[in-house]
Amino acid sequence: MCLSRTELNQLPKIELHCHLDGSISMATIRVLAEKAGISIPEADEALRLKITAPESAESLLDYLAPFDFVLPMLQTQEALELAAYDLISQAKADHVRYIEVRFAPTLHTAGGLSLEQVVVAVTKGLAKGEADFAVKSNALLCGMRHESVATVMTVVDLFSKGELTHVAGFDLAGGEADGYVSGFTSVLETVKERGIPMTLHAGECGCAQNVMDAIKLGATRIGHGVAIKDMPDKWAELIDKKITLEMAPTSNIQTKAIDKAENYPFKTLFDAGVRVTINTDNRTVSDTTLTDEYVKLADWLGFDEAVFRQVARYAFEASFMSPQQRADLADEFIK
Ligand SMILES: O=c1[nH]cnc2c1ncn2[C@@H]1O[C@H](CO)[C@@H](O)[C@H]1O
Ligand SMILES: [Zn+2]
Repeated sequence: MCLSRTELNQLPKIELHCHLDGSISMATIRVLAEKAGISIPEADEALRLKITAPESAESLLDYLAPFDFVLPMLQTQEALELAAYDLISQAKADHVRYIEVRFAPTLHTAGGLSLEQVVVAVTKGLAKGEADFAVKSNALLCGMRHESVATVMTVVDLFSKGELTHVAGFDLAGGEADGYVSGFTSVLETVKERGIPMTLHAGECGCAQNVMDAIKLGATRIGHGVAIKDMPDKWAELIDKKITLEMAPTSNIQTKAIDKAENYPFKTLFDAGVRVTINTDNRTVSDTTLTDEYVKLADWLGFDEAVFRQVARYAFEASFMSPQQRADLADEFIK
């Protein structure tokens, strides 16, 4: 029997892939714009057009356009803390019990903040959110794929700063070129040597080889990874290595990583035994919630509760939680 929206909403969830800058509610964007002295459209409908992916998006790059609108509002510690807190309140509404919030520290230094100050502000907002909403979280730090290796290394070096807490893993984000991973070999080798957990965006541009390259250089999780549908001969390797795919149905269709719902490879991969998880990617840019993503998959694929519980277990196992966080949540996700 199909689960209702309410039942899907109530299921305990873990979200591994959610961008801070793509997930700020409209109400908070208004507050941040006011604080930054940036004028934005008064009508919600007009503002929505600026902060959501264009319906005409033909590619990942088109999808990323709204980030340019919101980033100027995220250049102070106060703004970053408010944004992180706002995101945790949204996670609460989805019955998310643990979330990994990712962002690129280098995109928040235009107002003079240091990379450390950026991270401190976000994790402060996450901690306040946990205190008020009982949603646990960690931050993931992204290097941007258009940045130089030296710049991305400055992000990797943040993991060695003892004073930062709740910083759980490293990612590479932004526009994706075929074969991009090899350009970051030296950085990724350092990430691996230092024992920093790694999830990399790969396979959003129809380039399945990027997924395999990312795994080879140490990623245990892949952001999206949907292009791997085209390489069924590699699925056994993913299963064997317990690689987890962070899939995001709405985003994957908006970026044209997948052409239409009927071709969404979630069920095929799940049935084959690949560890797939459900994520929003960007709540605001994709105009979605994690409950919406669950509803979509239930509608498209007829999944029952057992499937959603298994998927949440995969997310629990692949998460970059601390031992304490893992112990606190084990009963809810490992039955
Ligand atoms: O689906 C995605 N693929 C690749 N990059 C993305 C995606 N969503 C957001 N970002 C990029 O990650 C940065 C840090 O959060 C955002 O500014 C955006 O440029
Ligand atoms: Zn993403």
